[in-house]
Amino acid sequence: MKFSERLFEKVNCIWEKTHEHPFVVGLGRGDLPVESFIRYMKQDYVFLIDYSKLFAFGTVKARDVETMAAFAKLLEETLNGEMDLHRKYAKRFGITEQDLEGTEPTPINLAYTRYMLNVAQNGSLEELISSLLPCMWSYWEIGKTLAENYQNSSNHLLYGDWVKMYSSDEFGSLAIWLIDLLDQLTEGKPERELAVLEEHFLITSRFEYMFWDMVYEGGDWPV
Ligand SMILES: Cc1ncc(CN)c(N)n1
Repeated sequence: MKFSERLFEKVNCIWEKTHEHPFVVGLGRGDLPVESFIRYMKQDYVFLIDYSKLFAFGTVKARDVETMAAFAKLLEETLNGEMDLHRKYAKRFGITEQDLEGTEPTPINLAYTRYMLNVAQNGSLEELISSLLPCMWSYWEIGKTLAENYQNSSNHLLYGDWVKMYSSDEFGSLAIWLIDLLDQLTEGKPERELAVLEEHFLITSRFEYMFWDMVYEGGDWPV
């Protein structure tokens, strides 16, 4: 069994729960309240600022030029492709780029990005990939599922660009590249090391679920 298959099995129940989350279902049906989407978009924008730095760490930790270039491409795609989706939505809703960038991250958002940045600074390349992978892989799964389940939804249009981006072959190919790289890097590794990677993958999969919950419920600093 490939290591990525083992990881998928480990978190499948969490990811299944994500597919049923009312925020995600609302995105697909198109009936998610706009205020919830705006809260998500602002939180996600500052999330992605930190997330993109993980790819810069990937370039630093890569062991060959080809892998360095691939991480540099992921950094570029995040800053100028994925975050452009947020900027376009923000414009539609009359939110400026300064507002987006100045968003104060909620406790869950901060805990999630700090967790990954800590791994990026102190862990191996394998640990870095294991901790950032649920972010890309689970979004691709969500995108594909929504595109399939709600293709005929008449209300879908408002969030259609979101679904289109995360279900796209371009986004999927980036996720597949990372999955394959992790499979290559973990071949023949001892169980003791694999268990550490699995733990990162599990923790950040849980954070992914908590992020959806946070933007749906509006979890913010209590004082
Ligand atoms: C919280 C979160 N997780 C994942 C993704 C997809 N890169 C995202 N935009 N935001």
